Amino acid sequence: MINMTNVQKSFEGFEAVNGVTVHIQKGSIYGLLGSNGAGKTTLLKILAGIYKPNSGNVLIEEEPVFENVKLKEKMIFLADSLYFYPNTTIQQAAHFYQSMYSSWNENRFNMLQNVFQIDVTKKIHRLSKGMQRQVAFWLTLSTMPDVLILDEPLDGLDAVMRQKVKNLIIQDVAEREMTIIISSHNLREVEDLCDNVGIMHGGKIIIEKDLDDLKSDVHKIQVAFKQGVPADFLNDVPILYKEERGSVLLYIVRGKESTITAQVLAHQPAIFDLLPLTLEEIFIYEMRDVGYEIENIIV
Ligand SMILES: Nc1ncnc2c1ncn2[C@@H]1O[C@H](COP(=O)(O)OP(=O)(O)OP(=O)(O)O)[C@@H](O)[C@H]1O
Repeated sequence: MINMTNVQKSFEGFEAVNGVTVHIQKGSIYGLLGSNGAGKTTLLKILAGIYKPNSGNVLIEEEPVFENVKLKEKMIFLADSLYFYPNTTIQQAAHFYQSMYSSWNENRFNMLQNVFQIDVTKKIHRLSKGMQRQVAFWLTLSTMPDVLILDEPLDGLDAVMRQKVKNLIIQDVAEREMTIIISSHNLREVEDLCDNVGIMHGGKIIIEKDLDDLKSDVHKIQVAFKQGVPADFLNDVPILYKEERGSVLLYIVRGKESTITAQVLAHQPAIFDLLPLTLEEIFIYEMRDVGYEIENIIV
């Protein structure tokens, strides 16, 4: 559904996005992760048709995005910092959205008032930061978008409201195959929501995978031997991290659980544990692999 091929974008000679290729299926939730300054917002703005890439193709349903008014009616980009016209009430903003988006659904707007429970005659810029974000989701979800692009979307929402908004967007994905691209530093949230993730660093996608595959591809092992570590131990397994804690060795390794287990057991260890990693741990080790690291991160 969404095909970005070899996309490149420079600002005054600086390559913010450097040859990115991403394919996203209709009805999926794609998590865009990455270090600060990796190029995530720039990539999302290119996808939303706000920035024109210097080179590469950005297609949604086979159509180019940039300056495509028809396509833009079906997608919404919710930026990390919101802007509303001063003195505009929720009701006035709703009328504005209604005039902009032919798919505006008034019934849904009225129904969502039960969720957000904010008086529609209130001026948006006088509301709290979190309430403004609620209004942004309220208006966005009432336009019934096919593609929802979210940049740090849940920041500022309280825990109950976060869950309500997550439920609403998951419902739209399940019921009408809305496609979501979400950039967030909250990896716990991404882990809950997304089915695919891409990790960006230095303007490039360094890893892109189905989340379940990614999680089943990286493991933490703890192992100890009675008579020292065998010379050829884990020679054939990509090691992302290694640390010695007394006689116990801790490894973060890439590969299938069955392959790793077989390799370790072949050396008859005295202690052996294989544990799954959280997305946050995977992120840290993958970033370390590309030279972006913190010390003593093993837990
Ligand atoms: N309009 C702009 N003009 C010049 N440089 C820019 C512009 N927008 C982004 N950049 C630069 O491009 C790089 C990528 O920025 P971007 O905002 O896309 O990163 P990000 O991955 O969203 O970062 P963060 O997680 O910190 O929000 C940064 O070095 C930034 O300074």
